[in-house]
Amino acid sequence: MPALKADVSVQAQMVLMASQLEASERAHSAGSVATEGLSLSRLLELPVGICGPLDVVQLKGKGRGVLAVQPLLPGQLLLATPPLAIVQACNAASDVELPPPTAGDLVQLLAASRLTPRQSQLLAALYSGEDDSNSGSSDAKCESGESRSAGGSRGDSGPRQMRVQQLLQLSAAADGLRLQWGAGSGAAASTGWRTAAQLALPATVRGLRLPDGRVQVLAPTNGSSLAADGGGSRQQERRRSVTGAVVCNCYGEPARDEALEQLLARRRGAAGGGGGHGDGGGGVDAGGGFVGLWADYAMLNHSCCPNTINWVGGPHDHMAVIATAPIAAGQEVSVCYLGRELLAPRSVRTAALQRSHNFTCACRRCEHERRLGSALEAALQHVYDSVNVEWGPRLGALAEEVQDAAEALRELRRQQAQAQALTGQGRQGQASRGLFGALFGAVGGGGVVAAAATMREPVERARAALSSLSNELAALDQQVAATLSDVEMAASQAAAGNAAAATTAAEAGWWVRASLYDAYELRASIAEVLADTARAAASTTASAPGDTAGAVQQAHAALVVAITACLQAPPQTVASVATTAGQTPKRTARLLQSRWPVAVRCLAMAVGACRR
Ligand SMILES: C[S@@+](CC[C@H](N)C(=O)[O-])C[C@H]1O[C@@H](n2cnc3c(N)ncnc32)[C@H](O)[C@@H]1O
Repeated sequence: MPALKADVSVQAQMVLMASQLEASERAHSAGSVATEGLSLSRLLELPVGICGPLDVVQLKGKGRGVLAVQPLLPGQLLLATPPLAIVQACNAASDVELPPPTAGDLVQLLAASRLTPRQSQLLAALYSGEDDSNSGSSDAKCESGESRSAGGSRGDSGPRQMRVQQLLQLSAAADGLRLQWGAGSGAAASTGWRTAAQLALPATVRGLRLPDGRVQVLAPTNGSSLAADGGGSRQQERRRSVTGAVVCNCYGEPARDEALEQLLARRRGAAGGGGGHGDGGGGVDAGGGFVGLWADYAMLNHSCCPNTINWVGGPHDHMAVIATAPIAAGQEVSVCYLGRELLAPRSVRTAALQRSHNFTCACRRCEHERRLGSALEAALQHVYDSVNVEWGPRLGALAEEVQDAAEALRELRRQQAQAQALTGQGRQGQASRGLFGALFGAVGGGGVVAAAATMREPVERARAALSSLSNELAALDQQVAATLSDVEMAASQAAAGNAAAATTAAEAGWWVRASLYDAYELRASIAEVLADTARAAASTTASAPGDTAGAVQQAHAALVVAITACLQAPPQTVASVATTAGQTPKRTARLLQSRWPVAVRCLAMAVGACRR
């Protein structure tokens, strides 16, 4: 298959071809929108797509893949396209947090929607897991592009080839389009972004996953639905390939990235653009999960040391892909399919990719880790397992205990202040409102006694657990340091005298460090929990003028006043006070029952003593 070269005559031809494409859907495309000089956040507000100087080709052992046509710099935007189809979660009506939408929800949406010929064509052109030209093998040259297969090989005909052609046309240059961001310097600055092209996009098939699990079609179009598409076996066949395409190519997040949304909104604000998230488009509510298909993004293969990052944002749910490393012309542009497991050692990543996409990655990082040898691989795996299988759950339980203790300390602080006020009121109340005022003051004081007692236990437990954990953490630290130094030594021996191998080893070394990230994060969260508890403890002692012991003494004193008053009062008065206490508003009653059991017991004793 011929690769697109970015010379001017080809560009002009391609622009012409692109402009002829899909005239019926042009209204929705970027054709009439000038994007020159727009910032990324403004661009994302438009229902247009942008594709940088990229090329879709066949790669040995991977099926299709995307290559850079020109050198790219870190920070450059490579792709920003709205989805072909997306299902968002509708959690609004439910208090319960619902699971994020799944690939199955997306299949449901596509089956229930009426697709235009263009949408069907794009869907059919996605890899559906049925073509063995995509099966990964250890000889696949993942990031070099040098293993691009010759034209006419398996997988180069039919709808997939059509798709490649289409992408080539759509990725063609639109001269004069200059995007503000990632201008870079040198060759890329003078040529790179002038070749970015606006894409003629199909409208998005949009759905909402309702709390009861059904998928509601939000943006149906006027084509034919799967259900209407022929009878029995043909329909079944189409559904099977749609399911395959969704499973192999969908991208989802369990929650909307709120920080990103805020950042984009701030940038929009700074640029003078009005309109929050969701304006004029179907952007999902911040916080809601989603799953979707982005046809151009779906051409990108995976690498465990990807040279891009990607995210979904803006009112039209653009998928943005940005370079994170210099990418040479002809080098493969890669993304990561793994999420958090990108930080795991090779065995975990391999198993995850087999499970989700049924291929074995042979990227530089995987190869480097494989060459480290089984002993070092096992050491990395051991650190990963001890953090994720053993330490993580233990820390989770411990953090809850310690946080309970911190919460109890804060509550105690609040009650100390309240008790002081109530005790004062109680003393006055005895004079002005008689027994009720005195009892109320006593209850307040008794609360502090109770809170002090309930708080002491979790604090003590947490303290003991933390001291045993700190010994074990020291052991883990040693293990991490020893593993890293062994890995680095093995890498430098392997790379000795070979500059290219040394660069790969240095890069892979960073990833090995990254694969210990969970261990560092665990340390950091322990430190956070400790600091939080220390802050709560400090504010408690500092805030109580008479400290905890003083407050407890005051409470006792108030209780004695109350009991004495009860003993001296006529039985009817005591009975009416008890009734009044029982009729206090719900919140007070709850407090009396749950938080202040000591005070309630004292009150009962006092009332009982009066009755005798
Ligand atoms: C989203 S598609 C990527 C584009 C795909 N190669 C195509 O031809 O349409 C995902 C599929 O590509 C293949 N693939 C992706 N990354 C790969 C890699 N690093 N090595 C081998 N195969 C890969 C797998 O078959 C995977 O299921």
